[in-house]
Parts: sequence; structure tokens; C-alpha cells
Amino acid sequence: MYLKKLTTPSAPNLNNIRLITLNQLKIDKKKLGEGEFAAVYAAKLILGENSDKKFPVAAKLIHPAADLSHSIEYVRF
Ligand SMILES: Nc1ncnc2c1ncn2[C@@H]1O[C@H](COP(=O)(O)OP(=O)(O)OP(=O)(O)O)[C@@H](O)[C@H]1O
Repeated sequence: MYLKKLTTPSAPNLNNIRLITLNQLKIDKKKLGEGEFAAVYAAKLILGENSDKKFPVAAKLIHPAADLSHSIEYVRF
């Protein structure tokens, strides 16, 4: 039996990614939903020179024990 890789995920476009520090994210206790690998919480993104701008966002927290290797698809022959 062989396991053949079907698809290789394409690399994300890093030009559109903004890195933030954890203290710029205030995560609410309110869980919005849950997937197989992560839970999604309501959060506020804090920006601005005086941390005076707050934007509502969804924060996806990956389960510590999540095995992301399953996200690559395989098929049996
Ligand atoms: N931006 C958002 N606003 C509100 N709720 C959201 C948002 N993103 C995700 N959710 C909620 O969280 C749930 C899980 O979202 P997620 O993106 O993790 O789904 P998934 O891709 O199926 O998960 P996984 O990849 O872990 O299997 C969704 O079904 C939805 O209820």
C-alpha cells in the first residue's frame, strides 16, 4: 500500500500579513465557535500610539495537542 500526497498547500502571501504582539490582542471569554483544530474567540485588536484604537476581531486559538499534519491530504492506492 502507498500513501501518495495529493496536494501541496501553496505558500501564503506574506505581504498582507501584519505581525502583532500578544499584548495587542485582548481575548474575550466568549467562544464564538470551535473547529477540529482550534477554538475561535471574540477579541479586540489594540492599535494606535496610545493603544486607543480597538477593533473587534476573531482569534483562532489552536488546540495545544492539535496534530496539523492531518491537514495534508493523502489518498490510498
Ligand atoms: N470571524 C468569525 N466570526 C464569528 N465566528 C467565527 C469566525 N470564524 C470562525 N467562527 C466560528 O468558529 C467556528 C470554527 O471556525 P474555524 O475557522 O476554526 O472552522 P474550521 O475551519 O472548520 O476549523 P478547523 O480547521 O479547526 O477544523 C465556526 O464554525 C464559527 O462558528
